[in-house]
Amino acid sequence: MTTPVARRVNPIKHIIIVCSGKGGVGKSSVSTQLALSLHASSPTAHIGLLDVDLTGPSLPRMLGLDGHGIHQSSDGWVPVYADAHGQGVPRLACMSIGFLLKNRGDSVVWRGPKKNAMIRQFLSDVRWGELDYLIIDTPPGTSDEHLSLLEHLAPVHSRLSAVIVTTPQAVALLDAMKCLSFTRAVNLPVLGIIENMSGYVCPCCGEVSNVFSTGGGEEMAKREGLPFLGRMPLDPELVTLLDAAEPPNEAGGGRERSSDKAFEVIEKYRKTTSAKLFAAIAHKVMDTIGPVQVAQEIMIGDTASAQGTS
Ligand SMILES: Nc1ncnc2c1ncn2[C@@H]1O[C@H](COP(=O)(O)OP(=O)(O)OP(=O)(O)O)[C@@H](O)[C@H]1O
Ligand code: SF4
Repeated sequence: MTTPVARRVNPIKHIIIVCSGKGGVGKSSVSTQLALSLHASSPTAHIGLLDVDLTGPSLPRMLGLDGHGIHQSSDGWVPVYADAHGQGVPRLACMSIGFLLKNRGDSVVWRGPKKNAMIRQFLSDVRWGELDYLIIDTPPGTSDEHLSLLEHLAPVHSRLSAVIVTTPQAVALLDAMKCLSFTRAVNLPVLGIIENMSGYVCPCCGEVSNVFSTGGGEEMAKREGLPFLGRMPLDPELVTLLDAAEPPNEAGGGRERSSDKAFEVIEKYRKTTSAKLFAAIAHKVMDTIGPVQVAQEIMIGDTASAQGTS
């Protein structure tokens, strides 16, 4: 029998779960950049971006989609399109709990079962259509959200894989190892490691300098026999672009639709140093993803050992 989740995700070619062991290492910005880079480098690709960081959704802000709400059609939730105001068919769809909150500053304090129900609803009710890539941004660590995703997706989708984001520092690498051990415990294939905040882009000349330690993510990839997808420096231009949203509406007023802002993010991102560097990562992902298959059955039943890694 085809389940509601299977019906929605079967037309999706590849699902990439972006995770990290530690918070604040740039998982959401990597998810956003992966979506923007695939959108730019593959002009016919349809891309979806799903935010399951339920307690700290940041994709609407990063994509310039703050203020948008969800439209309920007779066939389910219509995602918000970041390129809706461009020419041609929109191909960059986003869904986040942020679109369901009354005000951006509202918080979500839920226990596991409610989070699980929300994730199931995202997977079964969102009208993604035929996507080439669905990129899923997750909370840090290995939490209820990760287990829910795998519980719903693994039985019905065979082209499911993960990307691990870390910074070069030892403490982040230690947590990235825990994240890797989670993926191994549940047999989730890992496409590779991205080392974020590695070096610094000079705001004057765009030169990348290694002012802090670098290379930790690459060493980890080598040691663990995983592809190293690349390193992304700290880029002030990227922060200005992705963190440029207005502060939450404290007055509790209505949700203002932010017109062409998302399209502006897409256009401006293409000109950044980060975009040029991330294009190589996106190509590696596209090259690697072809042969990725789930070698063994993903083991959700073994949640005790999986959770024990977090
Ligand atoms: N390469 C980078 N250059 C400059 N700023 C960056 C870079 N990567 C991330 N940032 C900034 O660092 C902050 C944290 O990044 P982000 O929200 O992507 O991290 P996260 O790992 O998803 O965080 P959380 O643990 O809260 O989910 C954001 O303000 C983001 O814009
Ligand atoms: S990278 Fe170049 S422009 Fe930037 S601070 Fe150094 S010397 Fe100056």
